[in-house]
Amino acid sequence: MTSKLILLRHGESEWNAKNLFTGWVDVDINEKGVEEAKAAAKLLQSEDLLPDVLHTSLLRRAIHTANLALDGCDRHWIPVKRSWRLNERHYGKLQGLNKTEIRDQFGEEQFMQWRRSYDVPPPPIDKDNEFSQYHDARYADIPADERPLTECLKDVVARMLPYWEAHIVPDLAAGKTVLVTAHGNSLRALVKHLDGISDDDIAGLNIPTGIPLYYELNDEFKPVTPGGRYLDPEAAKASIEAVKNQGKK
Ligand SMILES: O=C(O)[C@H](O)COP(=O)(O)O
Repeated sequence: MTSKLILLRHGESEWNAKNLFTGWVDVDINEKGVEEAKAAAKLLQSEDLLPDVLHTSLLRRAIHTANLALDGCDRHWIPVKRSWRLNERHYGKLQGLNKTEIRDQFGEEQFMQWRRSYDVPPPPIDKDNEFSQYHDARYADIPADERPLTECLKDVVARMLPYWEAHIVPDLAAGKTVLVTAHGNSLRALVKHLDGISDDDIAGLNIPTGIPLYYELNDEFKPVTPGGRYLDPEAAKASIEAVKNQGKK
């Protein structure tokens, strides 16, 4: 038996367009992101990949994208489960700062180490910084000493996988088509797990905004086709290149 998993990064956000590190800052998608989400609905409809259940993060750019994508293929009524464990990676002190300015200030090597290394997090954000979520009510259930103030991708894998095993895999095992609408780095963490990508090689993987990535999974919930398949490969290729080059002048 195989199962159907669709991964969808939120459409372009207001801060993606401004080239700002976002992380857990709760910005919305912009007009382009809205159009990307509506286009994702058409792609799902055209391939008859109609989700039976939705999993999202606690951030509005993912929630808004999911609502538009599902509304556009008349699946707005399906059950939804939300978790901080699908949130974007927490970018620590870099949240709210300009990617190009950070690259200029600290140099290419440090910029890329903070952005794409597996196990080196940016400096932690101060709990009372305007771009900190430490006191945000939606994270009240996370024990205070476990509430992230910064994360590396290794941290994201560690907090995302328990959710994958406990909440997403059971839906797949029940034969449901699952839509996971999340973020560039929480999806990089999940793709790393699915495709068995090494800690070094994951640095070269980037996820485009708003383009569904479809995986057919075997009965061990591993991809039948490594890497899955973007429902709009050409658009995905262009968007991936743009994500890769963020911060460059
Ligand atoms: O949180 C952010 O800044 C972006 O959504 C992801 O940024 P990155 O592609 O630079 O990790």
